[in-house]
Amino acid sequence: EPLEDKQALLDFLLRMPHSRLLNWAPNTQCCSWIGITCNADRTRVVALRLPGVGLSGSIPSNTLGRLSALQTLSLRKNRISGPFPSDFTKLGNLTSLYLQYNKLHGALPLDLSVWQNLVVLNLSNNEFNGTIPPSISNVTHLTTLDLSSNSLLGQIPNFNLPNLQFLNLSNNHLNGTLPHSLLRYPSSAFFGNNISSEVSIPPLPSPLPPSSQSHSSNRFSESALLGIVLSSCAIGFMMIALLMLFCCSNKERDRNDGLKPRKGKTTKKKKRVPTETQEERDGRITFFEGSTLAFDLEDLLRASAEVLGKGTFGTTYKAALEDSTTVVVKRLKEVSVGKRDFEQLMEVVGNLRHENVAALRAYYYSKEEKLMVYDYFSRGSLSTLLHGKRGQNRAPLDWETRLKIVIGAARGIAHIHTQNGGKLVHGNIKSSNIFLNSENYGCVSDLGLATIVTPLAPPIQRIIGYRAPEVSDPRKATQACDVYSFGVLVLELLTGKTPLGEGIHLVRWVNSVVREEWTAEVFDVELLRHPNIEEEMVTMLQLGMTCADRVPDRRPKMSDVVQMVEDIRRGDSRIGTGTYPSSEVSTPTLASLSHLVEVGSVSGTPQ
Ligand SMILES: Nc1ncnc2c1ncn2[C@@H]1O[C@H](COP(=O)(O)OP(=O)(O)OP(=O)(O)O)[C@@H](O)[C@H]1O
Repeated sequence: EPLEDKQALLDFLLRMPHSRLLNWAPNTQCCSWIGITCNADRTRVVALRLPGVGLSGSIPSNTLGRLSALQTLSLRKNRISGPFPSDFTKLGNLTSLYLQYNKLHGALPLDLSVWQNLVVLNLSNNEFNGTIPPSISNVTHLTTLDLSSNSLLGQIPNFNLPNLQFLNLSNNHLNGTLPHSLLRYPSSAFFGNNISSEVSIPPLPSPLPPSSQSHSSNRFSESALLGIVLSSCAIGFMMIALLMLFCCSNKERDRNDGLKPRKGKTTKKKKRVPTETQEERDGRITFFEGSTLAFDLEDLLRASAEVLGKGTFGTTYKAALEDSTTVVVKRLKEVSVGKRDFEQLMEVVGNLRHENVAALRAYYYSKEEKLMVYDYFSRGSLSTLLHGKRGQNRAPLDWETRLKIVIGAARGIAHIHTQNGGKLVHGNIKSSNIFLNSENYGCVSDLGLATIVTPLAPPIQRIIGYRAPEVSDPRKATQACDVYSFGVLVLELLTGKTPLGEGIHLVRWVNSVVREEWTAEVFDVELLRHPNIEEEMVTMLQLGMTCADRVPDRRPKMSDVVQMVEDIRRGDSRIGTGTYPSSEVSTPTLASLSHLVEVGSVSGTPQ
């Protein structure tokens, strides 16, 4: 690992107060620290991104300036104060510098040409004063320059940056006339300054050949009249255009402020309050320990997103962040509890760490938005793996894989049931909420939401599929309900049938097939290809049916279920020997299952 860079980072953090807990421990690899990206051979740190982590005070000298290979530096939305860190001018490889929304003041560095590779420079929403250094014209690769909402003074230098696509100098104290080279940018880029609107209009071409102009006369010649009419039209058009741009810029500002409640419409520059406001606190994402992600709401909102699906509680997106990490963002609707209860649940869920439970990395709560952020599982959910298009794109799930999924899911749910004083309920166990962890064991996601979110009017199948028959209000689901849903999941894995469709009630269907002694017909044809797994499959079927018992008290506890599935794995099929009321069989066979239904230990009656 890059030891010198690591030391520079540690020196920086040691002297820089911050509010978010960062995992920068000296005895760990710095390339896996929050906000750090190394190059491919892990010899240098190339990106440092710590937006919105509550950094305060000035950047200590001789720290970040030592990261000479740094290409991206993003410290936006902190409370960094002091003058522009002169060390940053040593970072000659920088391509992107984001320092917006801090409290930096004083002059901008005089010689900006040190950043020959800089593509993005965003210093907006600070307290910089002084003039815009003319050396900006040497930063020829710039595509984005945002110096808006500072206190910059003087005339805008006449810079002509060929690649510059986005320019924002609005809300400063700039004055003078707009240089010619900048006429191509919209007027919103200069709004809120004292820049003369007298843009120099290029001279109109003479409507007549020069010879006729020499004719002096007391009255207006035809050509002079034509000239006056054309010039008036041009000025008229220009004024209308300026007016429209002015309106657009206001609209744009309204849109940009959209997520923050506006406190009255004003065209005056908003002065930043020195202490942290409620608005700033509201705008912050809460990260949980162990998360190596570093982003803020702005990042999330501008990340390119793809809808993964609309679920019971809202819409789920896959979002690609600036640093090329991919996260999953769940946008909740209709949260039926207040901020405090919501945060309390997030704390329980976010601090739960188990290899079979998908980690909640971060959440965001405001009046308008409630977001939850998870890692992205690129292989998709169990639902996709099992029911995705059967054909060339879908590899059949063999018995080994299915067994590991059941074991993982059982362990995950059992662990959830030990949390919050043994009271935590998942509330929404189903195959679209089960993923595969790095070891290919099942990993449970989406826990706890059922208890705080009012479901979006769900299609009827969603209700009947996994939900225990005793549940009428999902917010009152119990751990026994999770056991029932787990049972349905097991039956789904064995049959390859989705409990949500095909016009069948999976539990009833399995019971009826078993009762009719057609048990072999129950199993997914993909499984029947594998030799010597019949006994394990039958034991598993028995387990699924026991968990999906109509009577809650007859369902086993999740900790017992773990024991049973692990026994199946070990080839030790002892279902029925536990303390829960189940079957009397010790070596299950297909025929023995029908006996099970007949003696009534598993409900074969409609539920
Ligand atoms: N972390 C993730 N990684 C990859 N895909 C995900 C992730 N979380 C959810 N998905 C997928 O996104 C889709 C929508 O998920 P969402 O949880 O919103 O709805 P659902 O699982 O269909 O229903 P419910 O809201 O009842 O859980 C589902 O196909 C789900 O499998």
